[in-house]
Amino acid sequence: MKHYTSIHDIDDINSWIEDAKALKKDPLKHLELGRNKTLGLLFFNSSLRTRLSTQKAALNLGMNPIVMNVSGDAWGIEFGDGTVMNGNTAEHIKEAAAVISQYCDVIAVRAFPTLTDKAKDESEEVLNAFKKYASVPLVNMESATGHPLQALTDAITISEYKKKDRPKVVLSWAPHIKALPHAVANSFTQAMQKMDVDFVITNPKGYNLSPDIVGDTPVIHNQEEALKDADFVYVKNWSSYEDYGKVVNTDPNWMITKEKIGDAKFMHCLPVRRNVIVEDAVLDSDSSIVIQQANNRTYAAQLVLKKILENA
Ligand SMILES: NCCC[C@H](NC(=O)CCC(=O)O)C(=O)O
Ligand SMILES: NC(=O)OP(=O)(O)O
Repeated sequence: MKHYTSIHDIDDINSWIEDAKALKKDPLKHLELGRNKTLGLLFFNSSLRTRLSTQKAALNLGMNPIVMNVSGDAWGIEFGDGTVMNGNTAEHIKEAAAVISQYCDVIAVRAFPTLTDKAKDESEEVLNAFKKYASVPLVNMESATGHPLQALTDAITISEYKKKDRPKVVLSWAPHIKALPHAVANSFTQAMQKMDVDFVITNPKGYNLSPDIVGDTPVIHNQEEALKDADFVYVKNWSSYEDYGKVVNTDPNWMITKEKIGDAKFMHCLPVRRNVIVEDAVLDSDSSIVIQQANNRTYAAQLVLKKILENA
């Protein structure tokens, strides 16, 4: 594997899950693999888990991570081809990516969508520009349309906590005051479609994810019906895809409560807004596995970096 930019870069999800569990048992086993290799982490947006767990993963492989907050700290980067750069951007991605490639053996990028320009977001302008102009492997740390490190984490976590061969997994939309990206929900959906699970999505009308992502997965607009007999409830807000980037529903009845969760496990990528997305009683109970889920971010990232280093 050269790059890890989408969940489709996983050839066999079950073998990846087993490999990640092995790394979790013995995280320092491959400390020599990354010796004298540099991982550059570039953040266009905020992060807690991705920023720390990906550095931790690199350190576990003996790599040297270097981090930059691109927005704010670096020169404004121009992505347009042939642009007359007499505006706010001082440096073109062609130079920026080529220069960073000389300092780093692997580059990891976080770049959220605009949520105003669907075509631009779906073209993955920032991620694909790094892929095109960098000369080293690229890792997606959440792009406009996908968060494959999170989805691999989620697959590992479900595998660890499942009590039956084919658990029922529900992806439930939840309310939020802001317009949020589709990336987490998209990649989670794609990961569940690759796993042996009974997977359904529940969201209000007007909130269906891209048909290209949903495919044959059932979408149920009645949350109560969808949650019936669930083993895992994966909760996430996303803005409307149809009315692109808009908040068209803030109905608090979509919040996950103790009553709704029943015997299921509660999952969320974090950060999560308490008593908006999910009530305290769920997060503060044994139903919630969000902390254990976040721990698996390290081993998902470590597996991805290991595969890239082995291929280099
Ligand atoms: N990386 C995990 C989620 C990141 C982002 N959440 C957020 O922006 C939450 C912001 C807030 O709650 O104000 C998202 O939904 O894609
Ligand atoms: N889940 C996740 O990606 O968290 P951060 O945004 O804090 O990195």
